[in-house]
Amino acid sequence: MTQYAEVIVDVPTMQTNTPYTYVIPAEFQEMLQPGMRVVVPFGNGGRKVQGVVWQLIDQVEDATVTLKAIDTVMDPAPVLDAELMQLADWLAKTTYAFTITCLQTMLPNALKANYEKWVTPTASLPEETRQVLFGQQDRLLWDDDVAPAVVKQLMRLAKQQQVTVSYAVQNKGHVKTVTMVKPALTPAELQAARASLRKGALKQEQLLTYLIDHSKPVQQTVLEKQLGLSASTIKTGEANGWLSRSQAEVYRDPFQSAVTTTKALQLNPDQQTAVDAINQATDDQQSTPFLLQGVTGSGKTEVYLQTIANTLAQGKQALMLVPEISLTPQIVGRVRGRFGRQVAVLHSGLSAGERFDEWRRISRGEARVVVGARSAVFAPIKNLGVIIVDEEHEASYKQEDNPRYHARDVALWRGRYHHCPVVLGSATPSLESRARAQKQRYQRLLLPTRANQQALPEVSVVDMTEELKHHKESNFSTALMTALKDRLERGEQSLLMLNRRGFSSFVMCRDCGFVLTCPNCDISLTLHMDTKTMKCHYCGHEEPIPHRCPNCKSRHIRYYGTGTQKVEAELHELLPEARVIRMDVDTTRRKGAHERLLKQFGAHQADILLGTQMIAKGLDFPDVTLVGVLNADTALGLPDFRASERTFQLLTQVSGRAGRAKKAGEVVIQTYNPDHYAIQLAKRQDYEQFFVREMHLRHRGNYPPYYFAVKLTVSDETESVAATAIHQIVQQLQTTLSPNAIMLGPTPGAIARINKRYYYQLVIKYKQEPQLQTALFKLLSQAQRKSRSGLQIAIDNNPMSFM
Ligand SMILES: Nc1ncnc2c1ncn2[C@@H]1O[C@H](COP(=O)(O)OP(=O)(O)OP(=O)(O)O)[C@@H](O)[C@H]1O
Ligand SMILES: [Zn+2]
Ligand SMILES: [Zn+2]
Repeated sequence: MTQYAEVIVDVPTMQTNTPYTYVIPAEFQEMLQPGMRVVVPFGNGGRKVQGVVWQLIDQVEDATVTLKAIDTVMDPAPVLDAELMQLADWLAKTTYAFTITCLQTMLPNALKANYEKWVTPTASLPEETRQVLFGQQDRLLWDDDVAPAVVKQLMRLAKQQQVTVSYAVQNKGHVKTVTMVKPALTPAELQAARASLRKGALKQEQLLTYLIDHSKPVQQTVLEKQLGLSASTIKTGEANGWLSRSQAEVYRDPFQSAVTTTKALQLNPDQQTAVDAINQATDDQQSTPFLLQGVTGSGKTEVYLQTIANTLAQGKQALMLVPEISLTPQIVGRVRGRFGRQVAVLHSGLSAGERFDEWRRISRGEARVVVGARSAVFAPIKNLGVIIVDEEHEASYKQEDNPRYHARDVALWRGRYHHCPVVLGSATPSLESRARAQKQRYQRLLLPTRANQQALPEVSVVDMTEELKHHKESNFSTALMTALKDRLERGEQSLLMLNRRGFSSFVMCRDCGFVLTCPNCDISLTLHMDTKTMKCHYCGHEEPIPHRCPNCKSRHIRYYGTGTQKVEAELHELLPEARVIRMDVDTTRRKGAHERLLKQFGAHQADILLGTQMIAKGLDFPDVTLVGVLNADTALGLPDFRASERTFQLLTQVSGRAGRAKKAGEVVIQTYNPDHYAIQLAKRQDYEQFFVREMHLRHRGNYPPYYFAVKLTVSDETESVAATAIHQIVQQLQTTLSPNAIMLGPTPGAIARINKRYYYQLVIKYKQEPQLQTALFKLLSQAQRKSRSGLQIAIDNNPMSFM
């Protein structure tokens, strides 16, 4: 008899990765399983906290200690299965996060804070029990106040499927329901009612006739439409006892827009080789990681789709990760076009309710293909046959908050757990992945040419320093303008990208040089024309655009930096006949806006799509024959060891949008660093050469992938407290680390003050430091004890940048 449960508790101020042991009350002993959430008393006050059952145990080491008992159980069945529990453990250890944080990251929001849990009887529930439990109600709220004996009963009934449990976000009408209508009398009784109607009660007569002929429940709105009835006629019917109404749960469909059904394409030989290798691994249950390195437009998506089809044919499920899915509606459309309703989509644009619906469809095995952004890597899939990470080099796969995990690493972990292949796909793989393929840790699959044998686009580089010597300041070089005009005449389309990284619009006084900065952070405020405000991107501070300099009262204020709006304005001036769609954070804030703009562009409602990085990836428009990059190098100057890699990837990706169908493509890259190797090699679209070159530099500078890195950040409202803390950490680590470890810093953070807190950081580069993990966990728990004073510490393992 298991009598004890180890519970990971959720206590924000006193986090620990060690589970606490609780006594399982008799009524829960048969039911309780790991992965269920429970409410337990915690600390001396016996305050109620939530927790997750980690493990059931038969004995405790010290039987003399009196243990507290679990108060109540929150779930009829585990919300996390054994795999995800094991994954949380691994995640906590490798990302220096708390296990509870990892567990919570895996759950949909609907299962977190503000939700309600409702129990509904099913048809198989005996009438007697229904009466006792539900009385006149058609559902029951299951909260922490329900008596343990009843909880026990509910759990048993749920297991036998005599009741169903659903979760609802409070006040958000979470589980979507529709009203159903069905006859409450026999056809004979209804006929009698019809006979006794007063003359002229036509609507009621119609309703009765319908009820006589249809015994099955029908959705009220459908019935109203079909018979042309009003809601009040149906109400009357209910009041007369002819019919009964009930609520039925429906799934929301976040993708109402129709998708075109597609069939598998005839693969070219390179695609076939790739598909064969991956399918073989699925069939043999081999957890081989593949690096699918295929140039832009080489048909990687078709490879993914056919390996997914094979997985489904094997009776298994598939997971496909894409970067920030709401940004790539085209990809989602292609997967749904092939697999239809079997596809579940998880991304940040969904409401909590939509997301929860999809999560349940996956968990019940109703959805067999899961497509989603970063956090979809935790989808509760039971039987994985293949995992795909599209655009595996994308930085958005790394979460910048606790737990600071990389979805690619989690995907590889799950591949090992499920014994299934993981496919990392990209035209420009991350250096890490390409290096692992070099060492044979990943199997490399190559798609060296475009699927339709079309050549990669011709790229020219324009030196903007030279350009500005010859004519007045403009965002457009002569070469780019000529190319744009040419496309307009030919009725072809163009993409224009403005690189926003490491770059923002700000205002400066021409007379005294004053720059408007955030009162809370050490950073200048960004100009937003749509709201006519200056905003801080770090703390959210917002104020009106100044018309006079706050410093010298001059009216000569200059608006610096080229925002997309400014470029759009110049474009209208230079090419008044061109129809332009602008795509940036401002125009895509509303739900569905992104998809709508792309659809408009795809339908030729515009000649030019002008946007930020969000237009660089994944788009496949056949009539785009020109890509212009307005400023290739704004990110090159950043003190970031990945600056060149990011620039190369971005330029190669965006260039790849040109000439994907029958017509040849052309690319114009404007830059102030025409000779930089990242730009020159992007011009040649020579990834392999870039890899060799960049690896050499990384080797010389002791950077990843040659070295591992971990970044520590401390912050406090008092600058000296943060500074003292980081110096103490350095001293403490110096005694633990070997002389081979390299410490960068401590230095103030790249932005030294954010939201009134001062930041200091330290980066450790190392090859082998067996003591490091323990030392860092020790730092964390020390900081935990001090956290009451406000000092915070964050540890980022394998950080994306050192800034
Ligand atoms: N075997 C094939 N036969 C004919 N057309 C194909 C084949 N495979 C892919 N295509 C077509 O080639 C185009 C490019 O394919 P896809 O978008 O999958 O490339 P990709 O490798 O994902 O590119 P990117 O990395 O640039 O996003 C698509 O329009 C696709 O329909
Ligand atoms: Zn701020
Ligand atoms: Zn001034």
